[in-house]
Amino acid sequence: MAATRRLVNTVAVITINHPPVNALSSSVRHALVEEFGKASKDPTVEAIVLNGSNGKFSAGADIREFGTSAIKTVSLEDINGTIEASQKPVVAAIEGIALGGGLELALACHYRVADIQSRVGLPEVLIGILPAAGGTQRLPRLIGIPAALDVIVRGRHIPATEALNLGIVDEVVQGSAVDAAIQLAQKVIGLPLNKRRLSTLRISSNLNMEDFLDTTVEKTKKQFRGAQAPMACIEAVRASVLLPYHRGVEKERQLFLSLWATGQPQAQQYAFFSEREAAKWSHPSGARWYSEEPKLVRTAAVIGLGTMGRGIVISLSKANIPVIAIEQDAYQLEMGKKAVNSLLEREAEKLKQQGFSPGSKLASVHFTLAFGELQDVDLVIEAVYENMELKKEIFRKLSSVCKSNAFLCTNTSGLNIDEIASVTDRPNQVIGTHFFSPANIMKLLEVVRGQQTSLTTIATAMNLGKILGKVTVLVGNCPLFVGNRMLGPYLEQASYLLEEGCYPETVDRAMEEFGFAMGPFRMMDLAGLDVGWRSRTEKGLTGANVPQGTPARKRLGNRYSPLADLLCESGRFGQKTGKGWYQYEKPGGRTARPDPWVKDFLQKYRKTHQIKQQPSNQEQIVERCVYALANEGFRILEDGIASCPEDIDVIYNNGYGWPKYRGGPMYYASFVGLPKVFNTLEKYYKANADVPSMKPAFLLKKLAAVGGPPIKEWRLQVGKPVNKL
Ligand SMILES: CC(C)(COP(=O)(O)OP(=O)(O)OC[C@H]1O[C@@H](n2cnc3c(N)ncnc32)[C@H](O)[C@@H]1OP(=O)(O)O)[C@@H](O)C(=O)NCCC(=O)NCCSC(=O)CC(=O)CCCCCCCCCCCCC(=O)O
Ligand SMILES: NC(=O)C1=CN([C@@H]2O[C@H](COP(=O)(O)OP(=O)(O)OC[C@H]3O[C@@H](n4cnc5c(N)ncnc54)[C@H](O)[C@@H]3O)[C@@H](O)[C@H]2O)C=CC1
Repeated sequence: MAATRRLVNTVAVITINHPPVNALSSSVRHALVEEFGKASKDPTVEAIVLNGSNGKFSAGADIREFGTSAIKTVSLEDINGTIEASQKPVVAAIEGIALGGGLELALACHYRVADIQSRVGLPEVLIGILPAAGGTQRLPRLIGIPAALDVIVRGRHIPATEALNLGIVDEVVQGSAVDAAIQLAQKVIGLPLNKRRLSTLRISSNLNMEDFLDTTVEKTKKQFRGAQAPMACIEAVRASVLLPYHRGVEKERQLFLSLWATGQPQAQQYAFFSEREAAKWSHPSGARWYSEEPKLVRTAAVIGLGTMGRGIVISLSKANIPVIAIEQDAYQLEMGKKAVNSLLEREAEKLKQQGFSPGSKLASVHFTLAFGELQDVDLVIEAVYENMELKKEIFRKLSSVCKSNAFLCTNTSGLNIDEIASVTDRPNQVIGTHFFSPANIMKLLEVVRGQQTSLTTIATAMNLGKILGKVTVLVGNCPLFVGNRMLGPYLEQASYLLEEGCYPETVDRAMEEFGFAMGPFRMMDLAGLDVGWRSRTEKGLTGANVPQGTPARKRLGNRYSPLADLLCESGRFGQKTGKGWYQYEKPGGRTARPDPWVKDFLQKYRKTHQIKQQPSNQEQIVERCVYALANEGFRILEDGIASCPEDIDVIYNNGYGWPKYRGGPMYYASFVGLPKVFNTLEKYYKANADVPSMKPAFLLKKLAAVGGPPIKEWRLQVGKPVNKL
């Protein structure tokens, strides 16, 4: 039964019953109509309580119904209208979650009681749409325009106590929200309901409202570059100020349909389900997520408290896992300790504001120099410098001090997991846990399995990712894994574009207008140009080990751009030195300004090497960079390093600032059309045979040859994720 009804004295309790999250599917909506109809007509019923089964009110509309005929059957907004118009008081008992259509349903009720652990929100914007069951019209009438805009445009989940302060709910309780709702319902029987019907309220507007909305539009445009849903949300809220309720609802629906026509909701909903699919990992042996039990991680250690280690410690502490944090000397330990403690204080403050005692949520962190103290930890994450010899030294030590069943993880951004594992007494318990910077904020965790990594180790690392609140993707072991490996050809193209006449700001602008959070040159400046330089020097691509007589712009017969090396040789390492592809206000500064030095340097470079200037336009810049990225994604699939294109997209959406409304590089390639991507790459490669990264991948060629089937069908061509490298 999609909804059930029981009677408690004179209160009918209607319960939505659609596991796992009580999404408001067509069958639920039909059942709600039926149960409300019966309760309204039943003379023994004087009030109604609405709740959800299994401690969850509702996660909103059933997202899988969008794009199908099911969404067009009985409308949620009509149900909301019926509930609001009811002559009998209706109280929503919110447990767990009331999100999207779930909260819209609750807003149609006359009262709302929430349990203290619950969260409410209108997160539709995160899946490319807007609340379209009256939410953009009722919420502003309840809490005012600025607060409603904040809730709707950001789509965040609001803890119950904050919802109470905002006025979204009427009561927050520690015990059963259903019991409290029944009590409230009994108390309000017979009281007038007019003021409780949100659609009838007037928005207290002042003369500046239009200005305020216009300013919000400008701010939002900048913040959510290219995303249509946040803008539509603002326009719907504007309608709540300008129009009577019913016309506002019409506008809401129109905006929904226009959004749908942009294709962005489909991309974002693909991204939503791909994230959930990524958790359902598979292994070449045939094992899957449900066949392996993860081990419990009760305590953990982090080695190295630099940029990454600090964030990893915070993530563990926030997940209530006590941490031992280790550094190499007293000075580094003190620096790390100060940084971690200051981040922990910020977290504690946030928790206090949400009404929690920080002690109940943040686990302790113990700082030490002594590896001997690691003998009892369940799992260690190493985050020392990116140097194979140092990592091996650390893993040898860990192998000798940690208990035999402890898991040993490395945060390397691309070194060989098997080589690191080989120095330990337990290569089966070694795994890559590649966090992204800042590790306490970024959602992505790339889990890298080695040849010998056991299924239990994989299950434990994947489960740890979930506990830390990360979007976790399992990948195979190859140089740079998935995300960073794909960056190679992308950055290579960005560099060639400069050689051919573009400037860093032109390329960055094109990529940022495409939707990337940051263009390639701003990204390199942020990460530090020295990191790549060191790696290229170690590989003999630059520096003293380059064989005599090697042409400046060739390596091993292929095209090579030495631009980044030349910058580093001038001491320009990016933000950290105040100079890189851009200039900054000071070392460590964040505001990138085009640098006349770079312009002059590029002009001289082009002259020296007699490079014909043919600056690409925005479309060409995007095509070259993005197709190069996707092409490497196809190779990664061929090599068995990623299990499916969806995993690659999840990595790019959550770790590399790819615009979610474009689904991810593989989804985008599919959206553009694989034959087009193939032909463009083929044409480029034919003209530039010394750029092998642009040679269309075999898998792309194969899929393009059959017309570019939908992304769901690529798996058939890809096969099992067996590492073929
Ligand atoms: C709820 C969560 C916070 C739970 O998180 P967690 O516990 O971590 O579990 P998950 O793994 O995330 O989820 C478990 C399981 O549930 C699935 N799921 C979750 N939410 C939904 C959902 N809303 N619908 C369907 N399925 C859902 C999830 O995929 C998992 O299953 P699995 O994939 O099989 O493993 C978290 O899940 C979460 O945040 N969920 C999303 C919440 C959300 O975004 N809610 C908003 C939904 S949209 C909405 O409510 C819209 C409305 O406001 C009303 C719409 C009315 C529209 C009417 C317009 C009419 C126009 C018609 C024309 C349409 C165009 C056309 O078709 O042509
Ligand atoms: N910085 C980034 O954006 C990312 C880095 N990584 C990887 O994470 C790892 C760490 O990188 P960062 O934090 O950036 O480096 P970092 O240079 O900021 O920090 C490294 C820390 O390790 C400590 N350390 C060195 N030797 C040690 C030893 N013997 N014992 C204990 N501590 C020791 C150092 O004192 C330093 O504090 C590297 O493998 C890197 O490739 C991964 C993802 C992103």
